[in-house]
Amino acid sequence: MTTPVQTPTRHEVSQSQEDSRLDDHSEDDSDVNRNGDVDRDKQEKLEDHDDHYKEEADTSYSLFSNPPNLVAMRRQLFEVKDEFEMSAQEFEEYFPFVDNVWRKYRIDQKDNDPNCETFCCRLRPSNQHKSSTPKAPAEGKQTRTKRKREEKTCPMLMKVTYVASPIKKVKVTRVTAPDLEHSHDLEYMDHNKRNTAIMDVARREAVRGFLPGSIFWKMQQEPDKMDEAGGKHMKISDVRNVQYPWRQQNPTAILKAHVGYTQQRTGPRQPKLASTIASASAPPTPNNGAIQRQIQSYVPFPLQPPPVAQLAPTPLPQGTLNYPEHAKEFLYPYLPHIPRIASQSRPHITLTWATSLDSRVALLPGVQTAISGPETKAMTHFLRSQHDAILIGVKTAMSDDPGLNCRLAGAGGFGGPDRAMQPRPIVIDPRARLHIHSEMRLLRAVREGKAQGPWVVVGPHIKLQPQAVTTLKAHGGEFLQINEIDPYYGLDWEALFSIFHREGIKSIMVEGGGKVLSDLLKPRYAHCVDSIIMTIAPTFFGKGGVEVAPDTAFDGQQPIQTRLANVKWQPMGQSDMVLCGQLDKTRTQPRLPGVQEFSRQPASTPVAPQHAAPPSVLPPLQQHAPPTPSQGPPAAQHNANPLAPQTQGPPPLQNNASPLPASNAHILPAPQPVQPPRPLAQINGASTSAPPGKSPKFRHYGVPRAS
Ligand SMILES: NC(=O)C1=CN([C@@H]2O[C@H](COP(=O)(O)OP(=O)(O)OC[C@H]3O[C@@H](n4cnc5c(N)ncnc54)[C@H](O)[C@@H]3O)[C@@H](O)[C@H]2O)C=CC1
Ligand SMILES: Nc1nc(O)c(N)c(N[C@@H]2O[C@H](COP(=O)(O)O)[C@@H](O)[C@H]2O)n1
Repeated sequence: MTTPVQTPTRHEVSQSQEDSRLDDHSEDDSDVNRNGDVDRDKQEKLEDHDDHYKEEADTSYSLFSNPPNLVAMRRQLFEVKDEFEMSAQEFEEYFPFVDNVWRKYRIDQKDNDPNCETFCCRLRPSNQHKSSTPKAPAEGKQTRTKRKREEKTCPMLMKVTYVASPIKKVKVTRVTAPDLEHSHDLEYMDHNKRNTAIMDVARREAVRGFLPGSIFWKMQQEPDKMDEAGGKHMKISDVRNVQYPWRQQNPTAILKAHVGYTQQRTGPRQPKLASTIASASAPPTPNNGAIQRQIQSYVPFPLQPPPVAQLAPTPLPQGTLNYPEHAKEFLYPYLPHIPRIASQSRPHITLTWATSLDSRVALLPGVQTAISGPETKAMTHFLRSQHDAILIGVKTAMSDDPGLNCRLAGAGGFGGPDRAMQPRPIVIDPRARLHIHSEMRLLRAVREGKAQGPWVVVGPHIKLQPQAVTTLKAHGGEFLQINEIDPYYGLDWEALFSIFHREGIKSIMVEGGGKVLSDLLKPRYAHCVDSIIMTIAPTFFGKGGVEVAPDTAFDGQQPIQTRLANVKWQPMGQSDMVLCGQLDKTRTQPRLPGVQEFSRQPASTPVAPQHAAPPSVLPPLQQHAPPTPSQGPPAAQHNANPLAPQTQGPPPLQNNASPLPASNAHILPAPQPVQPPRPLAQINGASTSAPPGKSPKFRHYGVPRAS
């Protein structure tokens, strides 16, 4: 029986995208006026309220142009229950949607009818002899590790006969017996292999320079169309693969995002650890680097540098750092943990910086200021090894010319294998002000094999210097053009983090500077932040310094504070204090609760803990008293006097002097005993040790208990 297929006219896709309007944004970068005063407010207004952020390219078009009755047609072409006819044009239109089911079946030359093509199910055991040597990968491609599929076989065959008539037609006939069915359903094939049509949808966007994550997200905006086209099981790695040849041919293209890309993922397609790891064998795209790092940070957690014996025998570069095992433990509760971040739809965010006592990160804008001592500097590099990316604002990049790599022994370029433990540097540069040149430390470190290529995030419609694009790309870096705009100010953090997450970055260490940190500490963004690890040095920089302080926010009439929970204080090195905490997302207090609640306590009642650690997340709080003024070192700025006497107080965590000589840099310092949890110090400086077994009398904010 022959059933003619009725196919209404195909929808037309409206694909329009405005060409980006390109503006020149050259400007004076100075933050200090002629009198040397810091005119920060004026400068902020100038740069953050520009209209060009608000221009967006139109990416509201549909990606799909599915032919009509696609679900029914796919089913019919899958089952081939009865013989049917369709125009040759229709067949050519629908067949790409089922070519993940059928492949051409070679038959003997003598039976070959030029008007007839036979197809067999892809699960039919091949009648061709298969070479036992695997095919060499195409030039420039990595060998792909194919997952072994569940063994299934299927005997189905179909025949397509071209019939010459006024309109060219095809007759589709089942070759196998009428009672023989596929041994599987259509979804099974969709799960195992993507059809050409759905891959073409991705390819069309890929060659327009969109980020793979953005393309995948945009496809998911029309889940019905995606599913009817057979794309239910599509993965972001499919999009990366389809873009790979184009990326090879267009090494300087700038990847961009669709408007709205930052919305939460729809559908059940959350990246799973297993699939992320599987996709690491895909061709090397910029995202793969992040995935490779992700695997590094997933598998051996807590991450241990390779044993000394495995390190390359060549001398380690000068400046190689060590951070001893015994000093890692107190940091673990604040670091990205595999099970937790694997199930999150956003990256783990750690804010980490070094500050003066007056909350300044630099003596003046544009002046790089060493605050951390050698031990806390080594800690920073250990933290870098634990994150997929390090993020800074463009002014930090401009003033510090940082390396933003991990210089611990065992990291790539420091005795370890290729770029191991090296995070991806990310610079937030909405107006592309950073001068990209091959001598900048970020790029020199890449050339020396000591860093990953940096990503520079620019706003929409920014004119990029072709030379900058070429140079960055040549170093494995990328410009990422992001559309999402925070109505108050500039690029939207939540949106950015969501984009990074989908590009494979599962943890980010935000290092600064003042503006970036202050911004993320605002109540409206603090929920994005997981941990804070800050180094406090006993020094004052004054009001002209670069400040970290969020704007005061109000809940109605009441000012609100951004408070930390699960806090630990750890003295380290000669005079630094490390403060670790987690953003307390459950509380916004109008007043300092410690002071208020203490004043309500009866004289003999110990102050109740402010923040009990959630039992499943953290070990019990461990608090360390800072050295008392009588015992501690002089409050000198770090490195001002390297010969200053050691503290007489409780020994803080010490690392070996740094930088280590190249010859012995890879030898870890002998572990020193970690200080046991100590009771707390009184604010007046007189140390009060609680007797063993008794709970401490005061909380860490140091309010003395009334006697
Ligand atoms: N002590 C420490 O640990 C650190 C100190 N620093 C110091 O901080 C200083 C630089 O800090 P700042 O001047 O505050 O600049 P910054 O490094 O925070 O960069 C600010 C710039 O980044 C861009 N930006 C950041 N967030 C944005 C958003 N949401 N939307 C749009 N644009 C955004 C803007 O162009 C803005 O002008 C340097 O002197 C550096 O040495 C930097 C990092 C760490
Ligand atoms: N931990 C820490 N302590 C200080 O005293 C600092 N000044 C900084 N600055 C940050 O580190 C970056 C420099 O990194 P490289 O050593 O060049 O890799 C600088 O740009 C700041 O982000 N950090």
